[in-house]
Amino acid sequence: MAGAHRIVVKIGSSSLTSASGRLDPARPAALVEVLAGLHRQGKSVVLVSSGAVAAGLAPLGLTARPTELSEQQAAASVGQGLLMGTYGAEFGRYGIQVGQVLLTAGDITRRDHYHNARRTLKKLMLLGIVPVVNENDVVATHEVRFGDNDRLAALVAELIGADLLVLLSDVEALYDGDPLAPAARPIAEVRGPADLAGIRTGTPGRSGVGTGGMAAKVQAAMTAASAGIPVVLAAAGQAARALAGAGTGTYFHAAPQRPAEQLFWLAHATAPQGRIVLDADAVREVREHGGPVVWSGVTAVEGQFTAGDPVDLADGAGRPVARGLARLASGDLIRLLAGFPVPQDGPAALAYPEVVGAQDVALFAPHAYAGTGTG
Ligand SMILES: Nc1ncnc2c1ncn2[C@@H]1O[C@H](COP(=O)(O)OP(=O)(O)O)[C@@H](O)[C@H]1O
Ligand SMILES: N[C@@H](CCC(=O)OP(=O)(O)O)C(=O)O
Repeated sequence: MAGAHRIVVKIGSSSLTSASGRLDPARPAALVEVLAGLHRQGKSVVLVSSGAVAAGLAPLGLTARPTELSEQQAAASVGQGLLMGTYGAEFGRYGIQVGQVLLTAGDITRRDHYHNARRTLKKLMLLGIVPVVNENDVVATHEVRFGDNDRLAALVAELIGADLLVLLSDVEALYDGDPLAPAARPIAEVRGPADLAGIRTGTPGRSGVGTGGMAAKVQAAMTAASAGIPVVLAAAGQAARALAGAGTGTYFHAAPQRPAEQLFWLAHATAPQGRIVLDADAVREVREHGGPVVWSGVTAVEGQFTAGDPVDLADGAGRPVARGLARLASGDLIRLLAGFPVPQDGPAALAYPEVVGAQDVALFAPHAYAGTGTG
């Protein structure tokens, strides 16, 4: 860990707020002191910070995180500015500039935008500026959003080729159950999905301002680890120790090999536009050889997608096995399956038996983690 050079640090709302749920300026200040130390050592740091909604509560006269979307957006609009003001001032004390990077889900799920975001982040790092990333909550809706900043942090870590992801929260580590239960035990290391068997992860903690909960953190940690990036999950107050590799928190070992970037993006960053259901032989072909999927192995087509869209490849029970890029639009595929003749002037791909090419298939891990809501 001490040898990591490109580091993504994510801090949750619960670690930036006081007991009343309001932004507590002392907390970002403490984190910035640690990150400035890394910057001084010549390391590149990207900060993914939640807290926009929490920071907007007091100015809007709210006492708790609003449930209505437009109110959340209004709070985020006010709070994000305050948050950046705080980070700008705190990093400024160490002579470090910050750059605000607000991302929407489409900036990651669309391939061209993905490259665009990468270019900007890399340029900022090259200039010695610390990018401060958050979801663009002002325009994010329930349907179109990352879901939580833990996932966003894992995607950003892959995007910039990080060699360490640190997830900071208000809890010291991943526990095998509700951390407040007397019998709960911290987990020091996770080497793979088997180490997560039986672990119970609940929804957000008692702060009332977090959104994803521990399940989101574990999912994000496994996503980053599968991309070859080690992850430390620790308490925000232990950030310095966690970054120094002092053995605090939970360490998620990275997969030995980084998957091809395009396949990681496909599996973790895209949103499926539909589903292609496969027969048993086709499922085996995908699982054992990674495809291709030929149209004779397709039993059903669900949703509406166009050629080039990401789709889930499912088995007969509807379980997603992999994600792939469809070569045909759903309408053309349905016509092909119904035995209609291939139109002479139709897309060239119609004459081709592959529905998804082998180079466009990203397999899902059988089980990411055994998280179940405990509240
Ligand atoms: N198995 C578990 N191990 C650790 N924390 C857990 C677990 N299950 C639920 N939690 C809760 O998850 C909370 C952290 O999630 P959240 O409130 O979303 O934090 P953040 O704002 O940092 O993203 C902790 O405060 C803890 O109460
Ligand atoms: N983007 C939102 C936070 C979303 C989120 O994931 O929050 P958290 O669970 O505290 O990391 C905000 O800035 O308020």
